[in-house]
Amino acid sequence: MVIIAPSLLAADFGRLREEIACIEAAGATWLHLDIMDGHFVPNLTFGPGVVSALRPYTKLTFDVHLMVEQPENFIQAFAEAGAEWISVHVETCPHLHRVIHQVREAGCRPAVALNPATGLQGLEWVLEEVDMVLVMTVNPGFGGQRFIPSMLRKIEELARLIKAQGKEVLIEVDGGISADNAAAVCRAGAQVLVAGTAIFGQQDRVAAFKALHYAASRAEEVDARTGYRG
Ligand SMILES: O=C(CO)[C@H](O)[C@H](O)COP(=O)(O)O
Repeated sequence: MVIIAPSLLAADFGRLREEIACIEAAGATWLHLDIMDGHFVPNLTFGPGVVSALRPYTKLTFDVHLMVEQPENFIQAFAEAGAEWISVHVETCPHLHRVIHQVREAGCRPAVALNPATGLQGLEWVLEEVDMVLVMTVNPGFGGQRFIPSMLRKIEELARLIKAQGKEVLIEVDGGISADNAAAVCRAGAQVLVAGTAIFGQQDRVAAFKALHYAASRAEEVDARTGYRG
């Protein structure tokens, strides 16, 4: 079952509660929250104060993506703010294994994120510790960028690695996801699709969410009929 996680980065920041209510009414179950520090990525967004202020107004699963240096300094604050999932970038964590455990000890489900230029090699020894791998399909920092097609092969390789290790690890993709490529990323092995511009950048958010969900689900129908999986 594919999960569409609308990315708040592309929402109207002056109407966050309404934006969230809208996508929840459309059928969303997850919300992706991009935390940027102006160092690891050249942009700033918001911190745990905003996450905690939104938490009482929705039942959506909060999927917090830390695009920050030294993420270990912020895990507890985002856990207390109401995050269910916390992703940390392998590029920011020399002690990745320890940071993953810190996320779990804070009561959240840990995920590791990879920039487009980062290979899968560093994952082998932490794969059994995480619940999800986030494959960035654009260079992180900004919404509205074009999907990098070579990431399809990375998703396929990751899906094979996870299968070979016999793990239950979700694959999430983030960046440039739209109804045009949703089926392709799902066929490659993605189960969680983050989408900002394709949902919050559209006039009719409900129709956009449903169109994306339909496009992704079509891939599953084709898989079920043909047995094809990446
Ligand atoms: O992590 C991100 C940027 O670093 C965003 O989640 C991502 O870019 C989603 O935006 P869009 O769907 O518009 O590409």
